[in-house]
Amino acid sequence: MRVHVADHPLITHKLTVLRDVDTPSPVFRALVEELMTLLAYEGTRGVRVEPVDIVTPVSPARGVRIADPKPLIVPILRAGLGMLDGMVKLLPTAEVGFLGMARDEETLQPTTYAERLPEDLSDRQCFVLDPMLATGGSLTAAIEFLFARGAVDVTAICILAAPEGLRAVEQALHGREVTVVLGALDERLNEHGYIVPGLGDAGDRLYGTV
Ligand SMILES: O=P(O)(O)OC[C@H]1O[C@H](OP(=O)(O)OP(=O)(O)O)[C@H](O)[C@@H]1O
Ligand SMILES: O=c1cc[nH]c(=O)[nH]1
Ligand SMILES: [Mg+2]
Repeated sequence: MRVHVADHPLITHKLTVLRDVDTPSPVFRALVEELMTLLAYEGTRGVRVEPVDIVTPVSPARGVRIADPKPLIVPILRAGLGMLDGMVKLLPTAEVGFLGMARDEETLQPTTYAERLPEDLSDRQCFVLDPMLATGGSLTAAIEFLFARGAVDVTAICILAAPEGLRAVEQALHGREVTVVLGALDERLNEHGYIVPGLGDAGDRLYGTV
């Protein structure tokens, strides 16, 4: 598993406001989208491109364009939905699939309650979006879902992760290659499975408690 922690003062600045308990929901949403554009830049370093010939006003030139089949972006509902617009801004031709997952707050086990993904992912570059990688259960389940559909090229983009969760995802992968891009790697999990210092419940802060 390749792990890349984005190291940029703008990301750290925006993360600091995001973490603040006094940051209201509208500001929180806007910050998640802004952070996502910065993390998408890091996360798409390996995006597949193909050569293309164009003509500038001065001369012919060779460039690149995003290769077919287009990348697939997979936000994990709910909280991952807050990251989608920021990602689509950088990859406007990408397709979007959805995975709905909820973690039981007692057992910390995830259940999948919704899925809308292509049947065959064997030739698709997949970008999974979830702001929080806590115990790693949800991300592991999401990656397993994509692997079961044939995916071999998976990048996960998370705003925060706990070291315990990263280790758990890596163990569950059994050597299969996945890239994880993070805004920050936090200290630990607390006894309730929350990331410390973290930012609280990302879904609730984005959309309110349901
Ligand atoms: O690493 P884990 O221990 O599995 O925890 C992380 C998961 O918890 C949160 O979702 P939640 O289940 O709260 O759903 P929500 O997005 O609807 O709030 C978060 O968005 C991740 O999906
Ligand atoms: O800290 C955490 C852990 C899981 N889910 C969240 O939204 N926050
Ligand atoms: Mg939640």
